[in-house]
Amino acid sequence: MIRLTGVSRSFTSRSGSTVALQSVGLHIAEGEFVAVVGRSGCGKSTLLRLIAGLLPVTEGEISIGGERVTGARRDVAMLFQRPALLPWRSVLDNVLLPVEIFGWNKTEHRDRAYRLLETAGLSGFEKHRPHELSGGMQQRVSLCRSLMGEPRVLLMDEPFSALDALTRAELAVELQRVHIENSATVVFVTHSIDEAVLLADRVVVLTPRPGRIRKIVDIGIPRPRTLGRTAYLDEVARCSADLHELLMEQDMSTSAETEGR
Ligand SMILES: Nc1ncnc2c1ncn2[C@@H]1O[C@H](COP(=O)(O)OP(=O)(O)OP(=O)(O)O)[C@@H](O)[C@H]1O
Repeated sequence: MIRLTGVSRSFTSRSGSTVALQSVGLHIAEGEFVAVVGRSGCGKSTLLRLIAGLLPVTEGEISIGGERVTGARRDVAMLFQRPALLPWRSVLDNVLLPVEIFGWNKTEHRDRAYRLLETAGLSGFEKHRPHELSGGMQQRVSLCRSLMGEPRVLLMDEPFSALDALTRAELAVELQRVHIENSATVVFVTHSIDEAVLLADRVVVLTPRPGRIRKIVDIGIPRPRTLGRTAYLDEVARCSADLHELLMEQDMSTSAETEGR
């Protein structure tokens, strides 16, 4: 579904050149949920922006469904850390925004918008303005908007990081349901190892500067998964511990390198 072959991306500015990602090769199957973790600045957001076609690769190639990515696509939706809703529009009109932008059939999509808002637990809030909603509710509106076009690929850049722990856990459970119902392929960037273990089929661990794939960890825990007490508490703890160790190892080698300079 999504294939990255030898992908590198550098940034050049007056202060010099930064290799954000180097020789990244990755294949993500249709319907798969992949989380990307790594230290701050290791290239996670860059990776998502490259897949979204918002940024060109410096080297290598990215394809989605066999087609080379050369720019933004209608079947790929991206969700950012902040909800980015238009404050003067109602919740419903925010969700319907892509319908206007892309000139889709309004009647058909209006029903879909109502259904999505209902699934997200937002029935009764359709006429509200964004500021009348909590941060978690706003992010759910944003999720509904990104699902309007029934994307085949959903790219999420730390979408829950501005929220409190309980709302985060609640939205993560909801996202699993949306993922199963829509069978979209999801790439999810997070700083939270627990969130990655809760949501992902596989977790990609990136090394810092330059960002390379350190390891890909399979999470074989049956779904739906929840945080807290579950029948798979041991597996969840083991996967989280493995990932923690991998990230700590990275830190140790990075500081050793720095000290050696
Ligand atoms: N537009 C840009 N211009 C110059 N350098 C950039 C640009 N975007 C990213 N970088 C650099 O590329 C590297 C990777 O950045 P990126 O934002 O992808 O990291 P990240 O893993 O998402 O970080 P964080 O976890 O802190 O959000 C960093 O060193 C950053 O300084």
